[in-house]
Amino acid sequence: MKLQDSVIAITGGGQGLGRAMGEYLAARGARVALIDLMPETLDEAAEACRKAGGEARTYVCNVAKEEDVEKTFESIVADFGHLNGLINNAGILRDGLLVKVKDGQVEKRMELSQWQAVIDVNLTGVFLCGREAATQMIRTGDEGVIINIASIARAGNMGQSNYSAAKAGVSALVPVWAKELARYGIRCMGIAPGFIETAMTASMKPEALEKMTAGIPLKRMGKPEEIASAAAFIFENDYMSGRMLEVDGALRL
Ligand SMILES: NC(=O)C1=CN([C@@H]2O[C@H](COP(=O)(O)OP(=O)(O)OC[C@H]3O[C@@H](n4cnc5c(N)ncnc54)[C@H](O)[C@@H]3O)[C@@H](O)[C@H]2O)C=CC1
Ligand SMILES: CC(C)c1ccc(C(=O)O)c(O)c1O
Repeated sequence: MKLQDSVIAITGGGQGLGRAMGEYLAARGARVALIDLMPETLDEAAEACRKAGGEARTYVCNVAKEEDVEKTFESIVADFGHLNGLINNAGILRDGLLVKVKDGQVEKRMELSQWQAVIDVNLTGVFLCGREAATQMIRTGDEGVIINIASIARAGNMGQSNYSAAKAGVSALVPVWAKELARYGIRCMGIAPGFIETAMTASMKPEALEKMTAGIPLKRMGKPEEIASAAAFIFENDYMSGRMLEVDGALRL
């Protein structure tokens, strides 16, 4: 698929990796539909995409809400006339141990609400947006690509029962959708990033950062543009489907 003039929706497009992918793809001629909960960051991100050289529109939407998602994807197709790509990127963290022993007593540490919040956004949100994007791509007769952003934590990371389960889930959806949607000209791929430089990591103490990067074989965190270039590679390579790209500096948890 050529990026030039392709219409690509990006969830969580208001900041972080979503914004970086929007700017990268817009600079290469894509028309981006940025989806996020936060209207202020969405506006800034859209302006950055336009400065990078592409068209950008914004959609305030909670990806965990079916009605929001349906309306958003209908609006995207009404505004742009097509839909060629979706990056399922929106995600949240609510870390915690499963249980902990304190003063000889076992305590439940991960609340059901913590579990459910992450599953709702990181797994159900991906299902809802993937289903809606595929529906619109098939209706408009557009060939398309769906990319699910997972994480190295999909292999199982301590303190992340909720997050690891959701990321393993979105990774499992990749071959399912690749098989089911190939007949409609839709490919599906996943990207599993390792630690990537973000506003959150930029605010960490230097000692903590050093300790974290020491465990990464390439001895540094990834850059948001390195995830964006992986997404562009997937869009442009028409024989890639049903697989995960691991962009993690060779780290294994
Ligand atoms: N930053 C990192 O080192 C890594 C990030 N990832 C994944 O990459 C993705 C992006 O991560 P970051 O950019 O770091 O996160 P971030 O927190 O900077 O950005 C996430 C965006 O998603 C939006 N969002 C959250 N809940 C939403 C909802 N219900 N509906 C719509 N939008 C919602 C937020 O408003 C925010 O703009 C996530 O899926 C994350 O799990 C994976 C591995 C490493
Ligand atoms: C555990 C992995 C590498 C990780 C680290 C940090 C974030 C973040 O700040 O959002 C993630 O989403 C991760 O998956």
